Amino acid sequence: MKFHTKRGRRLARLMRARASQPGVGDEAPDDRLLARYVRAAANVPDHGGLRPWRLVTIRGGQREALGQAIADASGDRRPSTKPLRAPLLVAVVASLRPDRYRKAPEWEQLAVAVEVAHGLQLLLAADGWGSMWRSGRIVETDAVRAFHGLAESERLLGWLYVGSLPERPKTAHRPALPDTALRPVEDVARAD
Ligand SMILES: Cc1cc2nc3c(=O)[nH]c(=O)nc-3n(C[C@H](O)[C@H](O)[C@H](O)COP(=O)(O)O)c2cc1C
Repeated sequence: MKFHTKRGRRLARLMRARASQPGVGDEAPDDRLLARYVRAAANVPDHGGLRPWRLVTIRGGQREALGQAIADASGDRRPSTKPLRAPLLVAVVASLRPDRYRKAPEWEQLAVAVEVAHGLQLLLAADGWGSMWRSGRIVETDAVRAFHGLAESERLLGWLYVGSLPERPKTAHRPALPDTALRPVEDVARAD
């Protein structure tokens, strides 16, 4: 069966072409353009409309300050140079609402923040930027949490490292999906 529309086919092509770019160049979308991307990426399924997320941009010398926070958290004497790998880091924060867990449990709220980050990465890729989502245990440390001004109920889910596409961008390579990825329920339901 064919796609219904050309638009659908085009979107599928864009989605399939997305690839994380471990190395990016020195340019990055400015605040205005980024805000436009975020307005689009923010249109996600969100149980209860809680918007349980926020994004924090880190540019220029603030990346060095983050490197210092990472060093403080790791007990290193020198600042981490990892944040310098891209001109723009977009920290993804889940602003969880424990008071709403009865309606939208924690995992649903985390899912919303992840949807936004994924949409943003897709849009960045579609508009010709490179990005890569990076995280690690460091996101749970006091120094790094404080750097992003996290409240107690918030969780840092890592950073999108954003910059211009490298000369030779990484292309999407994904093994074919296994048969189990999409099956009719009558093939999977257990009798018990
Ligand atoms: C929440 C999250 C955190 C990640 N953290 C890291 C990381 O710290 N280091 C890393 O090399 N890849 C990390 N990845 C994986 C990369 O972002 C990327 O998906 C991976 O390199 C595969 O490339 P692809 O997206 O082109 O398939 C993370 C992915 C997610 C979703």
